[in-house]
Amino acid sequence: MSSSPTKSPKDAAHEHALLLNSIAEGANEYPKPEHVNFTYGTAGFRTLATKLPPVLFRVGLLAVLRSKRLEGATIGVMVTASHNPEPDNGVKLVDPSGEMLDPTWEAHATALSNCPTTESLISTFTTLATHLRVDLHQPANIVYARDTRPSGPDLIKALERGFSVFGESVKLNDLGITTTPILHYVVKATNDRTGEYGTPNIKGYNEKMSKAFKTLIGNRGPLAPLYVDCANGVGANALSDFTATLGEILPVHPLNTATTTQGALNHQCGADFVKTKQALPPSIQQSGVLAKPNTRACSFDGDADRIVFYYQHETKGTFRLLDGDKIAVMVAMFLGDLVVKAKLDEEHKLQVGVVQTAYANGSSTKYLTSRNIPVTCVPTGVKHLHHAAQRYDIGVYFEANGHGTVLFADHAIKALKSASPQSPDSANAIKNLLAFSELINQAVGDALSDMLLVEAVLAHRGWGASEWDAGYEDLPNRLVKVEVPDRNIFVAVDAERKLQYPLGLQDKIEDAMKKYDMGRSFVRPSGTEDCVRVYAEAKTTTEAENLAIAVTDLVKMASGQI
Ligand SMILES: CC(=O)N[C@H]1[C@@H](OP(=O)(O)O)O[C@H](CO)[C@@H](O)[C@@H]1O
Ligand SMILES: [Mg+2]
Repeated sequence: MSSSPTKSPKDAAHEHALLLNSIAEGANEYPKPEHVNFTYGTAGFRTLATKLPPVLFRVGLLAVLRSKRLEGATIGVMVTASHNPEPDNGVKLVDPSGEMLDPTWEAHATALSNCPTTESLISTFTTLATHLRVDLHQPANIVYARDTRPSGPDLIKALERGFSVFGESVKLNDLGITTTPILHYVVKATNDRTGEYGTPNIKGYNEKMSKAFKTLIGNRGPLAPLYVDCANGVGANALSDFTATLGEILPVHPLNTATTTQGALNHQCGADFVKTKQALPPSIQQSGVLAKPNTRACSFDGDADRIVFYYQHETKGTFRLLDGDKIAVMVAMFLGDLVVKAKLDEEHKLQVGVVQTAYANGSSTKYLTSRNIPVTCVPTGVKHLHHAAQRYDIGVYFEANGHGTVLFADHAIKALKSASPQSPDSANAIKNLLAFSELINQAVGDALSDMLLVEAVLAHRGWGASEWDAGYEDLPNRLVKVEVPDRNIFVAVDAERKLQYPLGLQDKIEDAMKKYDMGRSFVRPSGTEDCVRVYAEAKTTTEAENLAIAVTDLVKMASGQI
């Protein structure tokens, strides 16, 4: 820690003692419960909300440390447990670029949260500040928000208590109740000194997207009606604010908007429900709104950073899912076509690539590679996808569950802005590519922005849901959650497509795969829940199910359960 040049060493020491004293007072109000071990995982801290107040207090301290370390750059804090049940909650930090917290700081978050006593918290805080070379005299800037969970206000209070120990050196921007992607947007826009990314508030977010969407739709609107399941969460508020800005071009019908009804959040609705059950939310089934052929609906998750689409088969009336893979494929193909039409000169040629995880349906990967679209497979977790997508000129990334976005590299934007179009067609393609780069959230997956992205592509293609769906047929698949005594004995490698440990298990999984036509299966320990996940796909539903059962048995055997 270096001290400010204007202060005498004695004053600085006194100030430091006051700070530690203030931390101690706060820590005493939020003691860590015994026998609980907190981990900052893929999605930050996430568990039963009642356990979280001491974690929020400590996250408050860490957010300020991170901002001070980065000379006052704005850090984001989001209080949400996304698609989890309503009694859960969580918290995650957002770095100045709008991306997830730098992974090296995840361990610091875990360390602070697990300090058992006030004394150990003070000592860990001091060690961190010293080792990380944080100048505590620097200012700090924090933007924070929460989803609609009833536990939110108490957790925000604990978080603010953490901020308050630093007194007036911390400037706060409380966004109140909003979506995770809006928080990421505001962080990114606040730190963008050029002001080009957008105005750093919710209104700025709505205006930016609305302008880009209007440019893309042109005189193609009004579009066909779209039913939006808001999971009874914060997406309902964001959607109603946005549609007020957008006007008539997209007739949106919000469903499951009961944000204040106890127990309603994510219950029998939302993106995770639809993806895992591969079925309509019962409320939508009963309402009959999808009975009219080709009517599209989509579901957000609880903090509106995931989206999946669906419709009912025209003649059979069966449920058809258009998940993250279907979105990635359609968007990558469309942007690829626009790049060709843009006819940029040789040195500015742009490549569109796709990033997936092992959970991507095998048919989607095959479809893309057979059309010469490069595909990268990375481990589960948005940060892995995001970083891999940054390596393409235009990187499309989606998890199968509907979390994803499209990243435009700075040099790609520059090339598009400085291109001299060879024809009205190429000028139009360039204009549209730039409008897509404005429409799509460049910080993180965003249900609202992705919804508009899909609608804009469908409008340009002149497609309905069934034309979109026609590209490829998903292989039937199963995802099984297996509870095991110790998931740490399972170690996955090769972008989680293979198991290195327990020794010998991978060979057995591969033997099982060989028994089924187009069989593919893999096993990995979950990063967010205490379980192991088994994924299986094969040519028919029965084969996929049988492969999943066989591999589940192998997992149980390897962990001594059968
Ligand atoms: C199969 C699956 O959907 N896994 C999810 C889930 O991770 P697990 O590590 O599988 O628990 O939660 C992550 C965070 O939300 C999300 O990124 C990921 O896609
Ligand atoms: Mg989410």
